[in-house]
Amino acid sequence: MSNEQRPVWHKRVTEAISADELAEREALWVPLTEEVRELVSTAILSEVDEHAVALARQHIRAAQEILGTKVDTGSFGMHVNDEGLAWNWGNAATGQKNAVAPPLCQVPIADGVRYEADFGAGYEGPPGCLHGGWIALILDHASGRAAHLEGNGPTFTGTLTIRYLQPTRLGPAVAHAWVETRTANKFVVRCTLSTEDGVTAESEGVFVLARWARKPQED
Ligand SMILES: CCCCCCCC(=O)SCCNC(=O)CCNC(=O)[C@H](O)C(C)(C)COP(=O)(O)OP(=O)(O)OC[C@H]1O[C@@H](n2cnc3c(N)ncnc32)[C@H](O)[C@@H]1OP(=O)(O)O
Repeated sequence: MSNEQRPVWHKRVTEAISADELAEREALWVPLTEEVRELVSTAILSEVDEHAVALARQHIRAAQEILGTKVDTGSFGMHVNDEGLAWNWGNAATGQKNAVAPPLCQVPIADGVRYEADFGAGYEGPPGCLHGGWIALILDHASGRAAHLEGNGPTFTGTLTIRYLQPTRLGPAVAHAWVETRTANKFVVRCTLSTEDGVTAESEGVFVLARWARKPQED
């Protein structure tokens, strides 16, 4: 894919960094992401008094000032090195630097893609249950990932149809996505989300390898 083909919104940053250095950088930032995510959950559930809230806000502002002394602008985008590594750590579903992203953990399986997560207070919709918007994001991302692996390129959600079968209780959940059928540039992907109650939501989606990302012979 050439830069000329890439749309203007596709932020891409090339970095001179080795795989080992990247792993070190990941080990530096992931704990911060986890702590910020924990902070969100604690803030929701905390019942401390006004003095403790004021003190916590001071510390949070101080942390923000420290992190803000050197920042990029806009979004994280897609970073790449010349060894073919690519990392999009701002991604809203799985970005290593994105505490807003749910704590999805990809588990290798032979048939498609599996993500596991333990959803806490920050993901609540109906009382005690996972918000339907988060369910859509998880189904969308797992399906997109399954298409991406099979298509070996960036597949975009064209259409996603979801059936919410029963409330998804907060706690451990598993998403499983697999490609049902495919043509050269189009993938029909099915996905389920399950908890200890069984399958709580299922989806069928059409994922398309975008025209601008195809090799000439694939168009
Ligand atoms: C590893 C990371 C996983 C990430 C997963 C996350 C997925 C996301 O959230 S992506 C963000 C949400 N989606 C978007 O923003 C997509 C916006 N739409 C687009 O960019 C384009 O319309 C796009 C890419 C879907 C299709 O455009 P284009 O590449 O021009 O497709 P085009 O060549 O016309 O069509 C190719 C095939 O797809 C079909 N198709 C096109 N659009 C759609 C659609 N919306 N729904 C269903 N089928 C479609 C066409 O009918 C055609 O089928 P066939 O080959 O059988 O004739």
